[in-house]
Amino acid sequence: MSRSSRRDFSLVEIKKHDQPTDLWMVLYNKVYDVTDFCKYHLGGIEVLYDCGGSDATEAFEDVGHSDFAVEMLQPYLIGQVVVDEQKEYHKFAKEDDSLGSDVVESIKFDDSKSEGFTEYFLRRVQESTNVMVLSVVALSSFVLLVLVHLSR
Ligand code: HEM
Repeated sequence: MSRSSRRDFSLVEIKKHDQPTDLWMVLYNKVYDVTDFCKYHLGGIEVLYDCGGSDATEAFEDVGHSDFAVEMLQPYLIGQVVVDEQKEYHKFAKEDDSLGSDVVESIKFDDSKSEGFTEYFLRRVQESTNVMVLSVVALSSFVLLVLVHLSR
């Protein structure tokens, strides 16, 4: 949706869009029409259906989504919650007091800091490689221990 056609929506209006064929959700006071996105969600369709028409910020944060996930959202942005009904999100207050008064939006949606697809892909490959190397080391140590034990 183009920037100019974005609108402000009341929570009552957003709530009406809670069906799989017409699914909106609120994240950090922004409204997303995720109807077409659901089938691509790596965390499954059902969790998104459960959040239809509501503020899914807390659930989204709880999963610890990557910057790539935040980037994925951008094409589905259709507007924002009307200013009077907007919330303030102080997510990092408990974990890091220095960020306590910051609104999450300013942290999560800073485009200059978000990870591109290539960085995301390389990071995921590196993470899987690390797990593989650790597994091989653990398995080799185990086999070595068994061999030492048998040779006694
Ligand atoms: C519509 C906005 C959303 C987008 C664009 C999105 C995107 C993603 C992406 C890209 C991943 C892969 C992991 C990552 O890169 O972070 C993921 C995983 C996941 N998402 Fe979402 N997500 C959204 C909303 C939600 C919501 C509202 C929930 C919970 C109610 C949720 C639950 C999960 C779960 C459980 C996983 C799997 C985590 C894992 O396997 O480690 N997602 N999502």
